[in-house]
Amino acid sequence: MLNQVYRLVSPRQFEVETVAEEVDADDLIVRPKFLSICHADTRYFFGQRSQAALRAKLPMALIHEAVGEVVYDPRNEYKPGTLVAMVPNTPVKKDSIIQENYLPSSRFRSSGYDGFMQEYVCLRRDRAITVPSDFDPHMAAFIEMVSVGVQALTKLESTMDEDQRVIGIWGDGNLGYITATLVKQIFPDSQLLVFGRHQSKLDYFSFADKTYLVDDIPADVKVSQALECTGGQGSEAAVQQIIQHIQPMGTAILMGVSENPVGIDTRSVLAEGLTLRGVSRSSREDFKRAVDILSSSPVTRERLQNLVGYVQKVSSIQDITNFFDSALTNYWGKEVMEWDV
Ligand SMILES: NC(=O)C1=CN([C@@H]2O[C@H](COP(=O)(O)OP(=O)(O)OC[C@H]3O[C@@H](n4cnc5c(N)ncnc54)[C@H](OP(=O)(O)O)[C@@H]3O)[C@@H](O)[C@H]2O)C=CC1
Ligand SMILES: O=C(CO)[C@H](O)[C@H](O)COP(=O)(O)O
Ligand SMILES: [Zn+2]
Repeated sequence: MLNQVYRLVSPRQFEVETVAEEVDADDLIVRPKFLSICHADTRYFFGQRSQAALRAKLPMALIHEAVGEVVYDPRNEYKPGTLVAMVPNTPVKKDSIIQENYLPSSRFRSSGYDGFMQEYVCLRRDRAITVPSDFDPHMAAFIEMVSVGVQALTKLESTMDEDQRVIGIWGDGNLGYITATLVKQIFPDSQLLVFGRHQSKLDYFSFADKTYLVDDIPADVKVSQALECTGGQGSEAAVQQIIQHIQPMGTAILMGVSENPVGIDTRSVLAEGLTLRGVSRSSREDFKRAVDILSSSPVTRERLQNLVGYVQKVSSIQDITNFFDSALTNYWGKEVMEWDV
């Protein structure tokens, strides 16, 4: 099959390449429909990674948050037109200990492998998750980010001590908001505290028990467990505040991506017996749990609807470039492309 792949060849420069794809019985052919931008994509688009990283990764199709319609299934198990969420991580090896999203051999689309900005995606069939018909497709476009929140809270469940009284989230943006909605489902009896830098963003977290501006946290505020959802230069201050406000023997899940090393007050980590656990990407199981949680919780789907920030049809490379540029000034919510290229 000849396929048009829209690759970022250098910062802000997309080009279309014709690629010959081998399709076998284990694959599906999916037409991307709605694609959602992640900060990982904008770091490549704006050249906000080291020259070495850009040289290693580009050219590459961006986007790893997307839903699409099945157009061809060699096994006829999927009806044409079925909307599926596409799992960007493709494991090529199995490991009895290391999960698929941490296996170095796994292929993650839009990080060394072509992402979903393609005319058609040749998708291994175990990488497709059917989207229930009562899901809004614009919200469904970022199910991948919801699956990362599931991965984080699943790891918290398996790492934390018994203290479930107070869950703290640092980060008042997309990832913090998604993770906060999931905390209400996975830890329904816990108090949810959210710590952010913008009151106008914290106001969206109406379902949290309390929100705090990070420059105005009372010294006696304590959380049992914490999740860092900031990234960039904000991570260092967030981790430091988590260390200051977490109970001894608490667990902090680290999710924010920084291009530079982050300083950590290890003396306090030792003294308080803290656990820091890094979480990245997600697995098919996380996607399935994310869809199950959303299916059983209309209120969570409604909350996530608040994160659909900006939807725009794109029909040309210029439209795509303009869309990515607009992401720079988009203040709240996810940017979703209606893929018409
Ligand atoms: N681990 C994974 O697999 C994944 C990681 N990520 C990463 O997570 C990070 C967040 O992504 P996303 O939510 O989309 O980004 P957003 O920019 O939407 O949200 C981050 C928010 O955190 C705020 N912030 C910055 N510093 C602090 C602080 N010290 N305490 C509290 N809040 C702070 C930011 O404010 P301001 O803008 O003023 O700095 C911003 O409002 C990124 O690095 C992204 O790459 C995303 C998806 C998956
Ligand atoms: O956003 C993410 C997952 O949803 C990850 O942070 C992203 O995949 C990291 O990739 P890279 O190392 O290329 O920045
Ligand atoms: Zn991402």
